[in-house]
Amino acid sequence: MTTVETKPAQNRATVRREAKIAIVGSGFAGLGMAVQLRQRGETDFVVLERADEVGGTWRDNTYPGAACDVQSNLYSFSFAPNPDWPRSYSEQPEIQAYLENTAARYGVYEHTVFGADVTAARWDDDAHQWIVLTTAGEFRAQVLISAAGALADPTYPDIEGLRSFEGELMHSARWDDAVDLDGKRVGVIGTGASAIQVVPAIQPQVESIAVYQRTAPWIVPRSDRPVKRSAQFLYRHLPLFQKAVRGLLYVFRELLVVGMTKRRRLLEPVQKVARAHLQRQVRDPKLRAALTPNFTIGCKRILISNDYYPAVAAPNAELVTSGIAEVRPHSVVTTDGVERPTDVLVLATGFHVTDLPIAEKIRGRDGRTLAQVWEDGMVTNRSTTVAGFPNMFLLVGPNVGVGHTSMVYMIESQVAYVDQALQVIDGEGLAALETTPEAQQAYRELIADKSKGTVWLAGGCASWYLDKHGHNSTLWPDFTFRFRKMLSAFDRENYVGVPAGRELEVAA
Ligand SMILES: Cc1cc2nc3c(=O)[nH]c(=O)nc-3n(C[C@H](O)[C@H](O)[C@H](O)COP(=O)(O)OP(=O)(O)OC[C@H]3O[C@@H](n4cnc5c(N)ncnc54)[C@H](O)[C@@H]3O)c2cc1C
Repeated sequence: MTTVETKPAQNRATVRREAKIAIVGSGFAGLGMAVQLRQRGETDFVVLERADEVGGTWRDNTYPGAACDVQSNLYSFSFAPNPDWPRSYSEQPEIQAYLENTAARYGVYEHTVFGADVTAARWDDDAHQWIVLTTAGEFRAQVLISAAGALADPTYPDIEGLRSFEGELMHSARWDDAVDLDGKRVGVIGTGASAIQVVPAIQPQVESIAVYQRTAPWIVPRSDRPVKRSAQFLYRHLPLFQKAVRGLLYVFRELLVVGMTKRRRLLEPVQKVARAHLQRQVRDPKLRAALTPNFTIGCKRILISNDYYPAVAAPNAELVTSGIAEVRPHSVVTTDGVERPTDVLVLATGFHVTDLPIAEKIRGRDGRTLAQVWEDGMVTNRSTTVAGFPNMFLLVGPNVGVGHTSMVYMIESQVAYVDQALQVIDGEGLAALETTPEAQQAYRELIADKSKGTVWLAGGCASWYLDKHGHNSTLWPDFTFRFRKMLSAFDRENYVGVPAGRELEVAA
């Protein structure tokens, strides 16, 4: 049996190249899954991570100002509360440290192979195994769990001349600390969640900053503050207190769902708060008008910031609303003919969300990739399994996204579901377990039904929540507790199991 060494010296170990379970990715989802397996006593698994550290989103997004926009007490694992969060909304370094700490504490490092970029995964129907090709060699596993992230691969805009730019060019999710911004003329393309964090963080340092805006986002105040020592003391000594705070935050954030999915008029007070925030922070009526969104709040992700508007209104900043016509070696030219000399260009242009790169790499029973199967839209059973892809599970797959509350809640719901499925495979001695097309169709209808009338479809915006057909294939369109409830008991009736030594008989 061949083996491969895991990396960090403190947990050096050897991982078998043939394991029962292969997990792709070590962000919140991959880590959560690995910890669940360890806690159940399952150690026959490997985590394949293309980078050289765990953390996913929080390892990769190191741009100045990067922080979570859901309070840390909620945006953390339920099994690993952290009494030491320094602020209510922690910054990237603290979240990354928390994830590394969790990986070390729960023994995940010794299962993780870094530098293992999964380039292809193919189901071998004879051996009932996944053959996983990576840049660190081949792995085989009975079960493949993809935790490759929905916001893991940056998108680069298709702008004429972008490649000819001779200044410093970087995506916000691939920040280069070596780039000196002092006294530079900077352009930031995009005004989404990352842009509104990075713009105020760098604006005081640069000579000038041009923010290229296609659509203005709705922004509400951010109630961020340092966590008092007394609160940290209570969290440390009374874990139930921290749990109660977490519960309250959860309930408060869930209430937003009512407005987004059922009673859009309930979003009006939120929109009023956002409008008042803009009015308070931006005096210039022309700039204010340019910063006012033209869609209902909630249609796109609601952003939180206290310093974005002041940064854009600063004397060295300019909000550019004309489209970008082309990028030249040392400037950006807009459709109104204005050319702005630029030393550094920051692309805060988001991620491949509805066209997940991992979907192009995983091939099912009939040799087609997930991307090919999903040509007409991403379909799954309960956001987690796909007909034709035996023993494969997707964490943070289609319709798991939540714009208003913590993704970790959704991840933990899915992890518990997948773990039940794994126990069914073991308990029934199955070689393979595969969901049915009927279950998938029923789930598709459920999502379509729940999405009807939601602000994401009816709010008058074009958001990355919707796929190229205009379908909601990213967000869970209901209360998150209903998602958890749906996944709390494994729906064995929606699966076909193949006893070891037999062929799978499933309708195509
Ligand atoms: C800047 C930013 C801020 C955010 N803030 C919040 C927030 O406040 N609250 C919230 O709920 N959510 C937030 N999110 C969403 C966030 O992505 C999720 O909360 C969560 O971190 C996702 O975890 P994940 O494990 O699913 O994916 P990721 O964290 O993206 O991890 C995926 C991992 O898979 C690896 N990988 C991908 N492809 C391969 C491959 N082919 N082979 C091997 N490894 C691979 C990646 O390297 C990565 O380590 C934010 C996202 C961003 C980008």
